[in-house]
Amino acid sequence: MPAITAATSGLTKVYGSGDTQVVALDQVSITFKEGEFTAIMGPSGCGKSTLMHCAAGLDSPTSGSVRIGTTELSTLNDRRLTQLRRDRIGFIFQAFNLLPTLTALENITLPLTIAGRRPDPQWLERVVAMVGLAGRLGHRPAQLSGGQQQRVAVARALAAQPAIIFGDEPTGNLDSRAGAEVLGFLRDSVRELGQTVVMVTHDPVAAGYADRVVFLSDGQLVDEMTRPTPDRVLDRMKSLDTRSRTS
Ligand SMILES: Nc1ncnc2c1ncn2[C@@H]1O[C@H](COP(=O)(O)OP(=O)(O)OP(=O)(O)O)[C@@H](O)[C@H]1O
Repeated sequence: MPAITAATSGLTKVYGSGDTQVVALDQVSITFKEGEFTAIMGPSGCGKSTLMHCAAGLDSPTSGSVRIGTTELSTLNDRRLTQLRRDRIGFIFQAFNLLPTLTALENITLPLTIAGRRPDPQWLERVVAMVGLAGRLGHRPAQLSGGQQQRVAVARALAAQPAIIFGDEPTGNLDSRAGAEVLGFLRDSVRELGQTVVMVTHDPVAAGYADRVVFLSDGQLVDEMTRPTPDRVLDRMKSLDTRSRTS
């Protein structure tokens, strides 16, 4: 049985109060297993980003629990939480978030540099080769295409050998070819490196790269699909859209 890399239990997030109160997540319990690629999908506003942010320790739940490995996040003070995010979690966002003055290689190793850690040269070489950046490590972000910049962000997320990588619409700013490449690299990182990946996406094609898709609707986990195909994901999304419009 693969180990559980991250899990939420009864995770609830309420924004605001009184008339403006929004229940963004309502008792969400989910596990992410080691070496598994999960896509989170659901209609706009259903709570996907909130789930990712709470699971990754970027936002705190109103109630319920989140753990990464065996660490319960609510037991950590801010400093330890920052440390845990830095050491155990990789992030990939829709905006590439690279530092313009640094080269590709410096961007990739920046989180390690900040943590005062030396990159493992063999691992770094493997990651750089996997995302096909070996010839471009000296380039600055402005000299790279959007797809190449996102590959730098993928390599940066992988560089510290994190327990888990969270992606929030990682292909949202890319054309379909560059998006397919980045998704292929995420897939490879799961298959070849045993990485655990969780990705929020709107795109059934992107979700088709995952091992499983979990569906949220109105802040609740409503369905799950293993070995997804874009067609099956699209069908399920259509029924969720109808459901949320008629509820
Ligand atoms: N900081 C906030 N303050 C108040 N409400 C918020 C806040 N962040 C999110 N919400 C609300 O919580 C709900 C869930 O938002 P969330 O961004 O998680 O949804 P999503 O599924 O990621 O949406 P999308 O697909 O449109 O990006 C929405 O109703 C949103 O308006």
